[in-house]
Amino acid sequence: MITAVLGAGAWGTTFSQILADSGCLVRLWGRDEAVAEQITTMHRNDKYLPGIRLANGITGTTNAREALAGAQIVVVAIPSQSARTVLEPFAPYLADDAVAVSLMKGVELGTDKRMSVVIAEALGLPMERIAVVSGPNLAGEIAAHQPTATVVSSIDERTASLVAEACSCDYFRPYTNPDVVGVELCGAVKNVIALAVGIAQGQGMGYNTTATVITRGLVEITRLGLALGAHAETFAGLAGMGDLVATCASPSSRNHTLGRHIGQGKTLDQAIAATRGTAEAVKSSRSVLALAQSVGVEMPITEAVVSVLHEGQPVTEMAHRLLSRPRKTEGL
Ligand SMILES: NC(=O)c1ccc[n+]([C@@H]2O[C@H](COP(=O)([O-])OP(=O)(O)OC[C@H]3O[C@@H](n4cnc5c(N)ncnc54)[C@H](O)[C@@H]3O)[C@@H](O)[C@H]2O)c1
Ligand SMILES: O=P(O)(O)OC[C@H](O)CO
Repeated sequence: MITAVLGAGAWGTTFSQILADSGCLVRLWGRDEAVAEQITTMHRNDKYLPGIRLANGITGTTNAREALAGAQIVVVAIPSQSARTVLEPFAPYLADDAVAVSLMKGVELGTDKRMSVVIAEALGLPMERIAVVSGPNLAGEIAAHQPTATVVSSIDERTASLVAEACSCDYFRPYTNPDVVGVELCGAVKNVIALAVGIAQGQGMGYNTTATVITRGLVEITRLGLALGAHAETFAGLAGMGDLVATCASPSSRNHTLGRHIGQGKTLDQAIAATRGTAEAVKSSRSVLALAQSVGVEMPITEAVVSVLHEGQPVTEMAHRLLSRPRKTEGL
């Protein structure tokens, strides 16, 4: 099967490797000519995936028409806030039967829309031809062929099955799930929670604090998801608890890393500069909070992250802010 991956960063390149190892031909589109040429001629992407030899079935390109020609699956791995602008010019080149797949874990600022909705609008596709892939999927570990599972979600079972078959190999196991809203929200909000865990750890706090933030973070994700129509079971699954644990535990998570820098006293600009790659929660924390407020859902950890990153609240006040709230019963 011919596939296209848009975005030649860490995850786009790693997912291309998964597709190639699952038997697909892959055209990997990026905006950087040198990266595309290195992918095609040397089978490497030193900028985003140093030390990894890429499969011969992956070709790099900077040409949109060339990337999409005959591609039955078009995968999008661009930072969420750029997705709409980057994707719109691709629409005329999409094959008639193509399906699009979001690998992105964010919520669009300004519209508060999930990435599957942004893709549908930008490419002019019905939701039946959109899937989302999300789970405990740190690119570096998968590029090293460490086994992991994921969730492929679409409202159309045929789309989910097509995508799951295309990305199924001996180190990557996809499960399908029709709950697109839940799967996508889990991916976007866990980044905010991982950033909060990073802040706590950067301040020298230990496992009790980490476990508290993860557990109450899962409550926030679940509360928002249920208010927006997600299924309760999704939150205990790979896209929910699975990805939350991976991202909060791993020092290689960019969201976690950025939070640690903030906890250690860096400014936001210094923390962004010290973190390699895209930390989606920097911007999505604000859109997630706006989305929660639009449906009347309380998200105190997310609120505290927004307040520290974007409203000038000293990071040293974060714990007091969260613990001084009125006591309540534990449930949702
Ligand atoms: N890295 C991971 O482990 C991982 C895993 C799962 C999901 N994701 C998600 O995948 C998405 C992409 O993450 P990543 O890790 O590949 O990011 P990255 O920072 O490694 O790479 C981003 C890529 O997008 C490109 N890009 C940025 N702005 C662009 C623009 N305006 N036009 C064209 N290209 C642009 C960059 O050049 C780069 O190639 C994010 O939403 C992230 O949350 C990442
Ligand atoms: O590096 P992060 O923080 O973007 O996390 C990567 C993946 O989303 C983990 O599943």
